[in-house]
Amino acid sequence: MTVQFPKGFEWGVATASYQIEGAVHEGGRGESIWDRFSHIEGNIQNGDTGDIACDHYHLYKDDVALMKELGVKTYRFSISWPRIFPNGTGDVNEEGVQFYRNLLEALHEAGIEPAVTLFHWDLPQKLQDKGGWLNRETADAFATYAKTCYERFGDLVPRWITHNEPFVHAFLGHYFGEMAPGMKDLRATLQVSHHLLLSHGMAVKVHRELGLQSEIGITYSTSSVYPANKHVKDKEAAELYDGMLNKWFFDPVLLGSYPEDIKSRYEEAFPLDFIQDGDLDTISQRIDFCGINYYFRTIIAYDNTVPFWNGREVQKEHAERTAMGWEVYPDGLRQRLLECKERYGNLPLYITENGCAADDVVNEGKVDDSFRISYLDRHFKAMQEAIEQDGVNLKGYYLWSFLDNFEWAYGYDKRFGIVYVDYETLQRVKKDSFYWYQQVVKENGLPS
Ligand SMILES: N#[N+]C[C@@H]1[C@@H](O)[C@H](O)[C@@H](O)[C@@H]2O[C@H]12
Repeated sequence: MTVQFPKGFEWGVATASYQIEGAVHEGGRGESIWDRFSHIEGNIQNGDTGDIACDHYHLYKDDVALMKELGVKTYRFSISWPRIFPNGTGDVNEEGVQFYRNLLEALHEAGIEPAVTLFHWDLPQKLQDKGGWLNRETADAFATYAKTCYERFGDLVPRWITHNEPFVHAFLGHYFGEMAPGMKDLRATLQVSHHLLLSHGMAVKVHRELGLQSEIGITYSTSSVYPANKHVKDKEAAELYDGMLNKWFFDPVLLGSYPEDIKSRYEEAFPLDFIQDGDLDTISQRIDFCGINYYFRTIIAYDNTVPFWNGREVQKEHAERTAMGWEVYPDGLRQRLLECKERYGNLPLYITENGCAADDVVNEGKVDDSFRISYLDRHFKAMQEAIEQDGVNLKGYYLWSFLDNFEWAYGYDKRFGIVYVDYETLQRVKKDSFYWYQQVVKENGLPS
C-alpha cells in the first residue's frame, strides 16, 4: 500500500437534494427558489432544470444499493426544506418526512451512516417572497425546520451539517447573481451572510438543548489564496480576498468575530447594522467538526478597480484544468487544511466535498474517466500528507459526487459523478473511478 490512511478514516460520497431528487411536484413538496430560478429563461445552460434530475426520489433504493456495492461508510445528502415545510413554516408535510425516513432506513439497512445537510440552497420560495435570508425571521424559520428534522430523523442521523457553503449561497446568489435568487447587491449579500451564520448558531443551540448524541457542524466552500507575485500590493489583495472568501465565514463561527481588515472596508461604505448584540455569541456556539469543500486554489492580483478587496482572480498559464476550467492544484488542499489548523486549532475536519467535472462518455457500457482518477489520487496524497506530516485532524472524506447531477447554472453538461447518469433513460453506469474508489475504500489507502 503506497498511501495508507489512519484506521477509522471515513470514506464517503456526497449529493444534494435539488441536484438529484427531481419529483419537484410530488410528495407534497413546496416550491423552492431553485425551481423558480431554473425556470427563468437564460439562467441555466441549455434551459435545464431540476424537475427530474436523477429521479433519485423514485430510484433511491437502487442508488443506496450502488453505495453499498461501493463500500462507503458514510453518505452525505441534503434534506429539501420545502419537502418538510412546503411553505417554509407552518404545517409539516408528512409525505416529505416519510420520504427521508425511507431513505434513512434504507441507508441504515445497508450499513451506511448518513451525514445530513439541512440547507443546500433550496430555500422555500414562500420564504423568499418574504425577503429570504435578507429577512432575519428566516433564521428563526430555519431553527424551527432544524428542530423538526432533529425530532423526526434524529434516531437515524449521527452527523448533521447546518449549512452548505454559505459564501456561495450568499455571494453567487446575492452579489454575482449567477445563482438563486439572482440578486446583485453587496450590502444585501453581507446581510444574507450574517443571517445564514446566525441561523447556523440557532440550529446548533437547538441541537444542544435537545441533548442529541449526534455531532453537528457546518460546511464551507474554501480555497487557498495565493498572491499573483511577490509585490506587496498583490500580497495585500490576496489577504483581503482571503478575508472576503474564507475568514468572513470561518471566523464568526470559530473565533466569534468578523475579520477586521475586510469588515472595516465594508463599514466605510455602509453600516453593518444587521449585526445585533449577542449575534456573535449565538453564531460561535461550539461545534463538533468543520466541513471543508475544496476544488481548486485561487490566485489574486492587485486591481484597485475592484471595490473592497481590490483584487481579481488570475489564471496560471498552461495549468491543468477540469471540465469546469478549474485548476488542478492538490497542494492547495494541504495548504488550506494546515491554515485551518493553525488559525482555528485542531478541530476535527471532514472534506465534505472534493472531486472534478470531466467530459465523460459511455463506450460499450464503460466510462474511462482516468482524468478523474488522477485528480482524486493526487488530492488523496495531499490529504494524507496533511494528516501524517502536518498533524491535521482530518477524520473523513466525501467525494463529490456519487452521481452525475444538476450542476446549478451549468445544468447537466458538467459531470462530477463516479456514477454516470444517462438523463434520457435515467440508467446509472459505474465509471472506472467507481471501481478505483471502491478499492481505495476497501484498502483505506491508495492502490500501489
Ligand atoms: N460547482 N460545483 C460542484 C459542487 C456543487 O455541485 C455543490 O452543490 C456545491 O456544494 C459545491 O460547488 C461544488
